[in-house]
Amino acid sequence: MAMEPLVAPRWVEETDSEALAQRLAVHVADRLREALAMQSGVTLAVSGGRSPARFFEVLSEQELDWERVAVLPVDERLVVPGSPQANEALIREHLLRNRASEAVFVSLLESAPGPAEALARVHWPPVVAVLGMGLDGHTASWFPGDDASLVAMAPEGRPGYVETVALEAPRARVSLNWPALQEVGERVLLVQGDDKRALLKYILEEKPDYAQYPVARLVAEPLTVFWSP
Ligand SMILES: O=C(O)[C@H](O)[C@@H](O)[C@H](O)[C@H](O)COP(=O)(O)O
Repeated sequence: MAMEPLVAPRWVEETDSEALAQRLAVHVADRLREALAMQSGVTLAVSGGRSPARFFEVLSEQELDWERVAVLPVDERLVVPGSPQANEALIREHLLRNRASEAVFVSLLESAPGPAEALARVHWPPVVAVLGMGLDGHTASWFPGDDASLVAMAPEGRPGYVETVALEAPRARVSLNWPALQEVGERVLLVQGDDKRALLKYILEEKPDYAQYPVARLVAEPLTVFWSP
């Protein structure tokens, strides 16, 4: 598979994870506020994982018109609604609190709207999408060695969610596809630790195929990386 040339990401660095969470929360709140000044409602797309919990908490305290903000999962584990394994559980616990308890959450697990209807229920495209990355190079719920993830990462296709298969349980996932993420105002990758920085450096320098390292899909396009040790 041919790779496009890589563009260098915008790199934002802090000395520790708390400072990084604060900096990203202010950045995202600013972007949402700017968009709210021009449109009646805005959408924020967020992934799961361990990294965003503190960022979510700081963001939840930011002063903005949360009633006009929709929060949409970038990806979800297909588990029963209410399961603690869901990304939704993390978002509800850490983000939909404090001031952000006024935000509208769009669940991909409940029958409505669900993945098929979700995009039509929000102001599309999202202003920002905050994504994470695993040390195997996965991002969103795009996984190396998974054919469904290849479909999700393909440049053609309608923006929407695609069911993918993770390497670890819970294996059934759903993820925004690349045509959807490409429409997002700003793609942010939140990463911590020297091992993840080394992986990003490898991807920037060696330009591996995104089938092998799905995050290469994001790195090849405008991207803001928020990193701390
Ligand atoms: O559902 C998920 O787990 C994610 O959306 C996934 O893509 C995550 O962002 C990375 O695995 C990073 O996770 P950590 O922050 O836990 O390293």
